[in-house]
Amino acid sequence: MKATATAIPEVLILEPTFHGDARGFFYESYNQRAFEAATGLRPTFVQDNHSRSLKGVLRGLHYQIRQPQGKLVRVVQGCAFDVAVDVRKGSPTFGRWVGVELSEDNHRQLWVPEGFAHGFVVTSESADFLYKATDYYAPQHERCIAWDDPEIGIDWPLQGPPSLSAKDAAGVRLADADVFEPTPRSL
Ligand SMILES: Cc1cn([C@H]2C[C@H](O)[C@@H](COP(=O)(O)OP(=O)(O)O[C@H]3O[C@@H](C)C(=O)[C@@H](O)[C@H]3O)O2)c(=O)[nH]c1=O
Repeated sequence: MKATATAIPEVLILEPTFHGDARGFFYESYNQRAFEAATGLRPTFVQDNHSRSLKGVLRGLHYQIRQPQGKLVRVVQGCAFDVAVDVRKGSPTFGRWVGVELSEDNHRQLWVPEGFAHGFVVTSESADFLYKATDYYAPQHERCIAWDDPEIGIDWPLQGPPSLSAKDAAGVRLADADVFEPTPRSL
């Protein structure tokens, strides 16, 4: 497994060792020891999620102000543009975003740490997302930032207006949002 830092150093791209042969392929989609060796991190994952979305569906930008979730995200069918936004109060990269293409072909995973808002848009006919999370879903603590907040300025690869849930259509600007307050030593 190879880890590569993005423009926000805590957000990492993970590339598992891929074994293709005449039968098809095999790879370890998660190996705690390899993840720790590549990243220096040892998250405890308590929830696995699977979502399917059609082309042009945009989900996000979501985070939990308490019970923050670190997420290890990948696409096993299709292709999507996956985004992490730093919403950690006091962070030197507060309000900045990174975006990475995740697809069934590149087998990339994105590590979205606690204190980051997460979202994606599907660029293929449909996409299946699988992701692991370090804490449980807690809707009372969930917040949603507008995908098109001009102060964040995410350059989404969209060909028209995205399909949004009612919750995501009502997302607020980061300037008006409750942000994540990290403990002093976690920044
Ligand atoms: C996120 C989540 C939703 N649900 C339920 C609530 C609701 O009835 C239904 C759909 O929920 P949502 O519309 O919030 O699903 P969705 O918009 O896919 O939410 C997800 O978006 C991406 C970007 C993330 O980063 C995830 O952590 C999560 O917030 O599933 C759970 O039971 N457990 C969960 O962990």
